[in-house]
Amino acid sequence: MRQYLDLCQRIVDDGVWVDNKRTGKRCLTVINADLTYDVATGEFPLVTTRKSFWKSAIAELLGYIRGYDNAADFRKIGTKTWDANANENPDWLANPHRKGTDDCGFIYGKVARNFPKPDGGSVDLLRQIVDDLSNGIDNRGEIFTFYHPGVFDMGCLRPCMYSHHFSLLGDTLYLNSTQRSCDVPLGLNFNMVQVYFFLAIMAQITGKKAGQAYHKIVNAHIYEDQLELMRDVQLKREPLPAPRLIINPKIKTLEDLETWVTLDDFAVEDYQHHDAIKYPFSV
Ligand SMILES: Nc1nc(=O)c2c([nH]1)NC[C@@H]1CN(c3ccc(C(=O)N[C@@H](CCC(=O)O)C(=O)O)cc3)CN21
Ligand SMILES: O=c1ccn([C@H]2C[C@H](O)[C@@H](COP(=O)(O)O)O2)c(=O)[nH]1
Repeated sequence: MRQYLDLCQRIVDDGVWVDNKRTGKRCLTVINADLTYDVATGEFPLVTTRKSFWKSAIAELLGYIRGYDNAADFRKIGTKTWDANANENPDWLANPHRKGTDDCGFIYGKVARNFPKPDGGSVDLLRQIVDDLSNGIDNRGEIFTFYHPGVFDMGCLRPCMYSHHFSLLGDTLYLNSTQRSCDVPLGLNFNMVQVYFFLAIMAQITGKKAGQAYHKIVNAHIYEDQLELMRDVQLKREPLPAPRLIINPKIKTLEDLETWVTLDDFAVEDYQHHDAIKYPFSV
């Protein structure tokens, strides 16, 4: 939690104003931040200086694991986070690749679970990684990547957290996640939960111990209409002790995640937090 608040404070103190064309807003921006989550000791990086909607974050990652490309599917598993990008971005609404209401096109898991090959066909990156890790193999390239510039014009948004690289040392699993662009008041609340959760659940389904997750952020920003709430409200609050994430131990395979798992299979224990803050969202 401290590392999150330190990054917020650093943006407020040292950030540089950058114009953003798509949203028409300015962002106070810093370049490069490195966050670490100790999944081994179970210190869940949930923001406590406001209420964080962690279930939405897990639902979003579950949707990426399943390869979803439709905001209605994301809503069904418990998150509305793709509604605005699927249905309110004028460029995407005018894009001939959009298949209709709620279509997100080629985003995240839709790309990575069907990664197109130049000679036709596709590769399921996650299936390969789960199989390797389950067999104790780390080929030094166990990379679940959503980044495919060839399909950027066929989706409503380029991936932000675009790469998850898993590594094994003995029977301990590590994760390095990379994010190119980060809305620190809104998106990062979710992204920290997702990086922690991804390592915890991958360790569980591959039969490994979870180690540390390392989260690299390149462009970290606060939109101009979020700054006052961050500087004058959230940063004035004292952080509270970290809660714990509980995952149903019956989840044992990738197929379990793809088929029967719901948000009822996850719980957060001892979540103490300050009041919710409603930050403006930019499409
Ligand atoms: N500008 C922007 N920021 C983002 O963080 C973001 C995007 N766009 N587009 C794609 C996804 C969608 N994400 C989102 C979308 C909405 C919330 C949001 O409204 N969060 C509220 C309420 C959450 C809830 O009720 O479930 C929050 O207070 O955290 C957060 C992340 C993260 N990503
Ligand atoms: O997981 C996510 C997804 C998105 N974001 C934020 C980062 C930016 O503010 C926007 C995306 O805009 P780009 O112009 O494509 O960079 O969404 C996030 O923080 N986390």
